[in-house]
Amino acid sequence: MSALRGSFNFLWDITRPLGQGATSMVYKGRNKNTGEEVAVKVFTTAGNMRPRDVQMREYTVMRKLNHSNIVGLLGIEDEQGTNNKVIIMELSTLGSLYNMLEEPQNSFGLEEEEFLRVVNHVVSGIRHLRENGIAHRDIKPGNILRYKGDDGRSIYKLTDFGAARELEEEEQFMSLYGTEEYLHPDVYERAVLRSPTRHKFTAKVDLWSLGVTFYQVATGQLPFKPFGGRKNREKMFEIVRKKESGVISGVQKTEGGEINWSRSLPATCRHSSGLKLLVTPLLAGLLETDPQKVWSFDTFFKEVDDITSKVKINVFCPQTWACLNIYIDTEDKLTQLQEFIAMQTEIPSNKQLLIFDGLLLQESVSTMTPINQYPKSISETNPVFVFSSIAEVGRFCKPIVPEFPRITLNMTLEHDYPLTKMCAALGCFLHKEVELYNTKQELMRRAVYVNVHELYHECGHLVDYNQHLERNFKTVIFWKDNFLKTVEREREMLEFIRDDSSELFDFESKTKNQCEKRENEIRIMKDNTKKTLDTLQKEQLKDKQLLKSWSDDLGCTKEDRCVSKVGVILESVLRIKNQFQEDRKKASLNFNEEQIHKYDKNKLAEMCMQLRSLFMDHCHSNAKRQFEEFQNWHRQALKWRKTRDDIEKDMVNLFENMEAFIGQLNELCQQHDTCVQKIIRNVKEKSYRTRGGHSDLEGAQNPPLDPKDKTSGPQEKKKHRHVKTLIGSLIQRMDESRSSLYEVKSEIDTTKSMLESSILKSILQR
Ligand SMILES: Nc1ncnc2c1ncn2[C@@H]1O[C@H](COP(=O)(O)OP(=O)(O)OP(=O)(O)O)[C@@H](O)[C@H]1O
Repeated sequence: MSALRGSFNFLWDITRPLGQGATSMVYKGRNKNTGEEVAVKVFTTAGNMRPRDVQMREYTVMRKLNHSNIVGLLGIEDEQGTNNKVIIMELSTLGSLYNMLEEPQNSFGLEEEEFLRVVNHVVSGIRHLRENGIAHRDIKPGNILRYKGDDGRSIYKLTDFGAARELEEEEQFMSLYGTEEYLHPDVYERAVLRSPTRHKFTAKVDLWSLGVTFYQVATGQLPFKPFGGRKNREKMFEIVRKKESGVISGVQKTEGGEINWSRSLPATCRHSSGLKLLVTPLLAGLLETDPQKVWSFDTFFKEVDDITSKVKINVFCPQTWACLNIYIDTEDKLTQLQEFIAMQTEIPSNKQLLIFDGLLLQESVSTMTPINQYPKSISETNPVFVFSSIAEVGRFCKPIVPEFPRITLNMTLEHDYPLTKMCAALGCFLHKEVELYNTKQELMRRAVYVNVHELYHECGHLVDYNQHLERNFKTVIFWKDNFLKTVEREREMLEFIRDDSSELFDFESKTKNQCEKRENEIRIMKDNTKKTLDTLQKEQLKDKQLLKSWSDDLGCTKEDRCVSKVGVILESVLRIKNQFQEDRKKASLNFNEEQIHKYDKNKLAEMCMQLRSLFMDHCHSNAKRQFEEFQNWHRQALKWRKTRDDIEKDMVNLFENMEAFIGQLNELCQQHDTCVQKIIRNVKEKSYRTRGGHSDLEGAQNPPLDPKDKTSGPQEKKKHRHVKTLIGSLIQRMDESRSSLYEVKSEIDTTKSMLESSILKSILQR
């Protein structure tokens, strides 16, 4: 009989099925007219024996649906020769999610990004089903197919609508469909245990199946497992029935043993703690059986939208040796980001130092920048680094690596394959772990550089502030000197025209004393600050001591090629696994095959040991040493940061003291002005009185004197003229020295505002 079968428009080859279900075989086929590759679902006798309305339902449902996350229907045709209906669908060359989970690299679940893609796509498909009032009733990884998108990323689509029917959310049904492990407890009780129950079911049973599916995609394991598996049905029912709200898995590890309940995902699930925080409540909500607490589809869609709309910010914390993925709302700001970091690192927000691209994160974003406007260059390899200002934060934890199975040499072809499969799964797990260890060790090196870079950058700021402060100080002192000179000069001048100058003398000596005292205090502060700054500048900016005290040779290096080494061993493990899969299909092995099988098994045991040793004795111990050295190094870094902060505080203090000095000088200037004005007024009055009512000062300001003035004799006139000239030049010189004082003052104001803005900016960023 030919291997080619056909319908009006399609041909298919029945020798190599793509898959097999309870009611059908699915083959790869082609459109006779266009050559397009398709999948052809051909029903087996069991499938064709189903009532006609049940058979028709699959076609009706598929015809109704049209969505990028639902396998597209290309036609329903009659098979030539048998006239049986066949369903022609979009072909998936990548298989189902079930096939994916069977691959050793996915034995502990899909990677974070892929997992989220599955959730996103499957939920979009389910939403389309709900919009069309359809319940799937057989959701499981085997019914989710994988396609390759134009951009190379996977697209997941729901398939197999053999159990699907039109059903509103609360509408009830009695018929039994589905696959044991994914059945809602009520359906399980009726379908598997065949207990007569009064329960009727609604479309919401799909939510439970989704919960089981998502748990399996995240961990590679089914959530509810009785000892002995599928056949231990009573126990399985007990587990799903007894499960409390919030519990997401229940496993019985030994015969008749206790059930291990868990409210969290297992440690072998490689997702970040950030994602686990979101996924755990989602699973708990889906796996809810209490009718009062069961979610509606709307709640479920809302919860998923909430997760999938979040932005991921990659953060690396060297002190806890953790790569964090912070999932955060797009409109959230820095404060929320810091709270999430605090939750996952136990470093309180006010103790966090966030550095990105070698500078404070706050230099790239403001506190009000929404997360979706954060630099797009933040990634796994270029994360935000978080350091704590407290030295002791985390310990280096023992890795969670499942033990390799014990390999014994007695020959059972039946058991050897699952054994190698487990070894391959663990090998893949270790491969990923070694990759992660290498990435983290590289990030530790980067952490040192970004920390130092940021510190040196900050020290550079201090050097700038210091220059401003020095300039400011000089100007203030210049002003002070000028002021004191003015005071002295004016006192001398006024002494000349006035006999009693004790008031001015007292003012001058008081001012001198106050100014000198203040100047000395500020100078000492300034010199001390400068001294510490010079040490910081010399030891760090010049000699780069902190940088030199770190060695990049710590930890696994590129030359060690750890990832490649594990990869090479893993290749051999996978080859043996494939060989054992072939051996298992044979009834028995011939002598040579048996020898090779034995040799491979020995080799497998050896390779498992090598893998473990490479990881534990090399990567793990290297990473641990590097981590410990980092902690020591970081203590040094914190010391220098403290020195920097202290200098900054001193500078702010110095700045405030200079401010106070300027204030004091202003005050003294005013006092002096008042005093001088008072004396001049007295002199004027005295002179006025002596000249019978005419002020000399007025004359000095508005020369010349009236030559026709006959009120005084020539001697008198000569004296008056002399006094007038003197007072005139005195006022002019006083004005000159004041205007130079004002120039100095305005320079002080400029430097002051420059200083204020730079110091304030730096303090605010902290
Ligand atoms: N469009 C497709 N492209 C590639 N492979 C497919 C396609 N549709 C189905 N398959 C493969 O065929 C298998 C069986 O298909 P399907 O689940 O539709 O059959 P079924 O008889 O309804 O199975 P079930 O036992 O789940 O009721 C799938 O698990 C998958 O591996």
